[in-house]
Amino acid sequence: MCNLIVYIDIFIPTLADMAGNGNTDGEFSFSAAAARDALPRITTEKGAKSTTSSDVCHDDTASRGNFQTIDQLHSLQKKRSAPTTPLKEGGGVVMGTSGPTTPVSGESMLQSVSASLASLTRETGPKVIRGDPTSAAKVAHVPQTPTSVPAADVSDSSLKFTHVLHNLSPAELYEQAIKYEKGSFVTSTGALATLSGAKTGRSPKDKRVVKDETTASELWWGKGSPNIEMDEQSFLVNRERAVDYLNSLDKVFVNDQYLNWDPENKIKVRIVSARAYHSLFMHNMCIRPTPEELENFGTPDFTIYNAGKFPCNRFTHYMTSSTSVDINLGRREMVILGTQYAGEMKKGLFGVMHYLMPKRKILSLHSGCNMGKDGDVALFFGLSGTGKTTLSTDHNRYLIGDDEHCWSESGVSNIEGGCYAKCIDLSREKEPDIWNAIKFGTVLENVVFDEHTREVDYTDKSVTENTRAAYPIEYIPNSKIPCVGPHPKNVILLACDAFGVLPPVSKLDLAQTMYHFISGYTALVSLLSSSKTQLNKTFRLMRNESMVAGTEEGVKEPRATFSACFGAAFIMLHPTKYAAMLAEKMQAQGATGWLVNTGWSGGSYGSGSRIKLAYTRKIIDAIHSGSLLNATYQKTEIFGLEIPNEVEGVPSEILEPMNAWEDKVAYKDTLLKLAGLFRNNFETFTSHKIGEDGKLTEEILAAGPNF
Ligand SMILES: Nc1ncnc2c1ncn2[C@@H]1O[C@H](COP(=O)(O)OP(=O)(O)OP(=O)(O)O)[C@@H](O)[C@H]1O
Ligand SMILES: O=C([O-])CC(=O)C(=O)O
Ligand SMILES: [Ca+2]
Ligand SMILES: [Mn+2]
Repeated sequence: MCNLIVYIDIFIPTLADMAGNGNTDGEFSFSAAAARDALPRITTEKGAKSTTSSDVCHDDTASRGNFQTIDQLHSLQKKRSAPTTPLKEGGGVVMGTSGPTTPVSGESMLQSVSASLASLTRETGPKVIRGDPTSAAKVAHVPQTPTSVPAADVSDSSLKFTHVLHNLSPAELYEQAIKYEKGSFVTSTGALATLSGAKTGRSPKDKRVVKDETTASELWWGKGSPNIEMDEQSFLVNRERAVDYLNSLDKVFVNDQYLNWDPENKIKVRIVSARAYHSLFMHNMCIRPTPEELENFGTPDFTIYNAGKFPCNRFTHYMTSSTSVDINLGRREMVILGTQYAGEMKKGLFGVMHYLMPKRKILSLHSGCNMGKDGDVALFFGLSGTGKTTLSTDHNRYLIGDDEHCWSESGVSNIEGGCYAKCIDLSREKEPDIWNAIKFGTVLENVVFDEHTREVDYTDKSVTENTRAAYPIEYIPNSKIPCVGPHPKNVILLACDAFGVLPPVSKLDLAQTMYHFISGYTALVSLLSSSKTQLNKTFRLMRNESMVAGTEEGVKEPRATFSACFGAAFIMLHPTKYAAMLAEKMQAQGATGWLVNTGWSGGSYGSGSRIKLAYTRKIIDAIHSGSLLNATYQKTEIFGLEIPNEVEGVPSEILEPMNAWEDKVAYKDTLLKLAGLFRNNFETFTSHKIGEDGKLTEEILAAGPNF
């Protein structure tokens, strides 16, 4: 065990230095990353075709279980065991005596971390030291060097040590979590169950982006934009709050990792956080460097300060709650206050990629991606819960990634090194690969398990409906490492249409693909009524004064969501910029667009039923194999969608939605209602030109519903 102490002279940037940080000439660029020798170059398949898919994301924060206090939240997590459970209190886990080690990166890493944590307002930052504070007893014996002599106006914080737990292994992070973070448990399959706290989904209303001279003109601001402005000064206030909080702790976790498997466009990220849960989550979700890469990591391109356990100050300008997720592109930094939901880090970095990649003529996509044995690549776009992860994880195909990709001149690359699967109602039969990925190393968020056997009940939404599993991509047996592939042949737009009027599958022309990509439609409903037993169980748990009789069953209406580019929450530029790039790439590669409804059939939510996953998989198979391209088609009224007369393994009655509805009048009314919602939503885009000549704009407008 090494008890090295390093005293570091910390460079304190002045405001003048800061002004010059990355933003002087109005150009934002990250240093060119060194190529990863180990990675083969992306090969381009000439003349390959691709289709568009869509992915819809939405805010999960509303779907919160019934808890008012931390203790209530904790009591939800562990279910009472079956009566055979031994009644043993406090039979906790015995911790190993040795603290975590830091295998690589010595003094230069510590210097770099110290610089990251340096205070911007005081004379100095913390002294950093590697390893767990439990080994600090020995540290105290190390003689002080002259550099540690306090200056006259030194503050207490500059006298203390902050222990740095740098790139710990999953096993070490498990131990840290179980020992110090309430609500951390090992499940029966070896996953780490954690609680994300009061927030169980992202908080898009609390997202802020620094508006400076550069970003004012470059980014999309105003109505419909996810970028809510803040000024540099308020960012610095929040940054200092986060850094001071982190420095006040005995220890911080630091992850140094990569984004983007394309060796020419990879980004180095550093995540400083207070929780082992956050460190393990990012270990799984970002690309993990090899020990050699870590040794030569150098200065990160982007840094996250996750002080989510600590709130922001509402007296700070631009703050409207105690939660704030702040992105400063000029400083290449992100600050998180007041939410511990780990998805903020994942999706915050995705936003940064949506800014950086288009500058390099690379399209960033909220999509899943997989590849067949013959090298045919498919993209799956869609908002949250529409099936990106479920359908890109396919036993017969190579998984390139489940959520975030780049499409460059050379092909596609995954931005991440892991997957983030929804696990509500997860079943071994329907989603075997995801089921099997929930093992040692996987972070399981907000699930409920048996207090004795530690078996997870995936149907239980007592904490939240947004239960999640975060695992390294190699936990999926047929993942493609490195996660890159040739140009897409099929672009599949997924919509979970709870109105039940969109066909299970339709073939799109380029203008229609663009229309639906820009619209980014889905309609979800609460999964509450998916099973009657579950409903009763949940309501028993939720029964309190706010529970009104009659709200219990079937009254939930489907709600349409339109999210431009199937990811409006993450885009930085105007949606038409991404759409133009997609159109150009699809055209150049001859990719085919498809619209797949993974939602309701035979009626809206309440009367119809969700299309069986097995049928959707057959549809997707037929797209991949090319057989669907050769089917015979007919055009639907209003939306003008080309629907096939036959798909192998799918009952033909459901292919034309009207046939599946008993009440044809209700069908027509619902169809018109949805068409109206599409039209209203698209109005904001009618004044925007797409592409050079704007000719495509006319075609795209004409590709919407006609009534
Ligand atoms: N016909 C169907 N097609 C796809 N998914 C279905 C279908 N029927 C039910 N499901 C369920 O819908 C959910 C789809 O969620 P999934 O995790 O794939 O969403 P996602 O698009 O990856 O969202 P996010 O961006 O939030 O990660 C899964 O729980 C899946 O089991
Ligand atoms: O970010 C999240 O919490 C979940 C997600 O993948 C999405 O919403 O697209
Ligand atoms: Ca997903
Ligand atoms: Mn997503």
